Amino acid sequence: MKVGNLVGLVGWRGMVGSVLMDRMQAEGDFGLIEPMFFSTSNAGGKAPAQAKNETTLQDAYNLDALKRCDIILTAQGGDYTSEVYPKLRAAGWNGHWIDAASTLRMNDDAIIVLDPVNLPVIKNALAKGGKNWIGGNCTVSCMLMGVGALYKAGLVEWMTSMTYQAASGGGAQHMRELLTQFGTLNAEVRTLLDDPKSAILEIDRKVLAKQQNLSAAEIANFGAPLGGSLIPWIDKDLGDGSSKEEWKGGAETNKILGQGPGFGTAITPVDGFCVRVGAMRCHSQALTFKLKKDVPLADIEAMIAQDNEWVRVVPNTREATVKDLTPVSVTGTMGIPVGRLRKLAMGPEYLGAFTIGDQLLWGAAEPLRRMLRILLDA
Ligand SMILES: NC(=O)C1=CN([C@@H]2O[C@H](COP(=O)(O)OP(=O)(O)OC[C@H]3O[C@@H](n4cnc5c(N)ncnc54)[C@H](OP(=O)(O)O)[C@@H]3O)[C@@H](O)[C@H]2O)C=CC1
Ligand SMILES: N[C@@H](CC(=O)OP(=O)(O)O)C(=O)O
Repeated sequence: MKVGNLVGLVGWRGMVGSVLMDRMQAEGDFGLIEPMFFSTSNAGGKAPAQAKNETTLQDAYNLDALKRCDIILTAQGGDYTSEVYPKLRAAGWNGHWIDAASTLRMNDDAIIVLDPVNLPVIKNALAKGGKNWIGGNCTVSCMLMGVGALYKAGLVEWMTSMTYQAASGGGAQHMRELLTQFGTLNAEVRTLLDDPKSAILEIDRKVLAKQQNLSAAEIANFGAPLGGSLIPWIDKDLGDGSSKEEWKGGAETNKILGQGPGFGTAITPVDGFCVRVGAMRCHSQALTFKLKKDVPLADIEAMIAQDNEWVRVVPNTREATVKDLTPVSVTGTMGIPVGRLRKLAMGPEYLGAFTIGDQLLWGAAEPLRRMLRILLDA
């Protein structure tokens, strides 16, 4: 049955929501829908310029208003989903729920959407009446956009992922905190930096003293200094030595690919360490694969390069790497570079790779926007 086009937008002015709105605007999505804008803080206010007939902001907690929507697209966050989603379904709403938050991701009736990688999984669920479409963890989505080809070809025996995750993964306040820390550290040694004859160890000592004595307010979001440092733990402590972000790597990768016990197949082990670094909004990952067989590097490069229109193989040279395989070169783009591809010293089945993605684009907003289009085209 054709899906209606009254689309409720919740969380549209947040960081993920703003990137989503920009992408929807750029791709002409608003021409296909009747948007209804919701707010948790300003019901009755003026809806943004993309509004058509519904020019007033609706209360995002008003079930009757939400129930009018054929599709609800939310980037408001997990607390909102936990509060509203069960009540809405209990009230009999049978529309499509598209969500950036992780809350519903692992539910049996939810599909993690990343259509360039798992369109068959999405189509299959849609045909069976699926109604819950959840964006994947940013690190997982960016990784699969880069090296999904190797999984699709059934080549991966296992994979480890060592991540270098940007401040934006924590939200806007985390980005501000990182920049404030950089500013504080710079200010601490500015006069010494201005003097080319000053001793670098003196600068280093002063920076370290400042880092170790940042006030509670200066580390309120990360809980530790990040500027000039790193934090090798992201998300909750699962109590078994791993972080929740690390757990998502394996659980979500397999679910996106439609494999594991729920699908009657074996899982592919995926594990590693997730590390917060002082990048702004690109997540980077160093990957190690154990392949099921020795595949020539040129074939692997061709497979990856042909997988989708956004991935591109960066030649494994110093010059190309420092130019095209950095968060600074990728931020704000839809491109997913994969570089440093080489066979590792452990043997011909061991492949190394490094990949980067903008965690607000492919890592958050874009899979949701594309799912909206899939529903509208269904
Ligand atoms: N940050 C990330 O990297 C990722 C986040 N997500 C998911 O998306 C959710 C939203 O994340 P994110 O966009 O970072 O959250 P934000 O904090 O930027 O926005 C969330 C909501 O906060 C309200 N808000 C309050 N003050 C402001 C302000 N000054 N500017 C803008 N909005 C404000 C808005 O709601 P209102 O208009 O109703 O007041 C907004 O929709 C997360 O909780 C997570 O579940 C998913 C993947 C990645
Ligand atoms: N946890 C990610 C961001 C995020 O929102 O992840 P998730 O959508 O899985 O909660 C990070 O901090 O980089």
